[in-house]
Amino acid sequence: MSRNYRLLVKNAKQVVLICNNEEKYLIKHGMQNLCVIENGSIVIGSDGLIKDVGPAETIRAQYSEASFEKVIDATGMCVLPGLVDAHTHPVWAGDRVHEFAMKLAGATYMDVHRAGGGIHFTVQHTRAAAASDLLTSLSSRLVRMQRAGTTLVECKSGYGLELQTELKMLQVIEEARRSLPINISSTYCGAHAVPKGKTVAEATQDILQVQLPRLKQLMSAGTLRVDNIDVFCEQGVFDLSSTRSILQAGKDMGLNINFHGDELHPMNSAQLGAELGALAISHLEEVTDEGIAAMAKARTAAVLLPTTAYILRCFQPRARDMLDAGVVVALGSDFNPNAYCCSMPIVMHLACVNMRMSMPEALAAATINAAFALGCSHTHGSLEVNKHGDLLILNTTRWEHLIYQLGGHQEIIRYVIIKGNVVHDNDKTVDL
Ligand SMILES: N=CN[C@@H](CCC(=O)O)C(=O)O
Ligand SMILES: [Zn+2]
Repeated sequence: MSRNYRLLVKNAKQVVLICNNEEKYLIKHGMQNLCVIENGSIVIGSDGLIKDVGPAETIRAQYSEASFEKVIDATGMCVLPGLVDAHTHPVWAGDRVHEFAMKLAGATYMDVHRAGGGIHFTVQHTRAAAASDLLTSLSSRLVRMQRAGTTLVECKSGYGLELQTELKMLQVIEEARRSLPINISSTYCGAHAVPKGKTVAEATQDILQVQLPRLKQLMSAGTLRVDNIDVFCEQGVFDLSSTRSILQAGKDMGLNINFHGDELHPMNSAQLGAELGALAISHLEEVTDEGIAAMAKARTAAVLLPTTAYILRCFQPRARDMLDAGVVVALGSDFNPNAYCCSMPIVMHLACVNMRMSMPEALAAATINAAFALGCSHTHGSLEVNKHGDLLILNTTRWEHLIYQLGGHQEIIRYVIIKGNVVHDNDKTVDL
């Protein structure tokens, strides 16, 4: 072969494909038995897509005449797909370190929320912030996530709760999508809380009659891309019936349903999501057996967020019950001012220790299944031909070190690569 390619990563001790049969997601035993090539190489084309992956000897023979813009000798190293973070709130101003202190002293999430803190505190600061400042802080958070191995991330609005600020947040996300290499799935979350001074009914009407119609116009004009619709379905926030009408309206506009459900109280959110054809539901700490069965049947992904239960000291989601029932289990960092975590390797570690997932299950949940939860598993989440050349190269001979070494990802991740371009090289002090 005498063609030109962007990148060859050769002689890796392990290449973790995750799967190799165009699976859209993995469940049950599929999550336990990941596809791994010992002594492998991978070729990324000049379009940034994977052209070949296989045993190092085979690739060497087949590509002996080819030229590569860059060659990385990964002898003694591991190659994995880039991690996918299926749930974040990364656009905001004003941190909440003072609330962390309150929670450590015993206040619950809803105590803080009802006292006007929590989401309301962040809404006040985000409404007042300039878009340029929001973009600067978003960009540095995304670079931090990227250094920790995330190459596809879901980003929500939801700290505006009125048209102007929700649009400002979505436009900032759009700008980041255009200017940064990391892949972004954008979510409208105007129903993240009921704004002060409004009832649930009034807030729902504002979303249905003001916010969604404007969003639809901007999307049709091609000035804004939004992929998903989200609602915080919770006691004291949006009830089941308002959640239903907002999600259905979003679906009618072509958005994927991907919402917060059954987090602090059992709300039958899982059953609602399954009925509406939701792509994913997040949290699910309080999901019922019926909810789990409904999600398994509908193939609605469960996006589990181990940082929430950890920080709020509340119930862990029933990951084992969901895995045994055949639910598509995915993971997210839930990065937000309440849970300041940019690291999917830490999230996987917490999922293993606190939610009793195995390391292969956690990796499948943070790659192919998280991509499925975002409607992107045909292009992301595994190292298969024609998918994006998004990968990590680890300084270790076994991939499990990425999870095992709690907080060790900064030393372990040598390269982060997006579409065949090195976007982070740990040997250099700056990001490329
Ligand atoms: N539960 C609702 N939303 C976020 C928290 C957002 C916030 O506290 O600012 C979550 O997923 O944990
Ligand atoms: Zn959230």
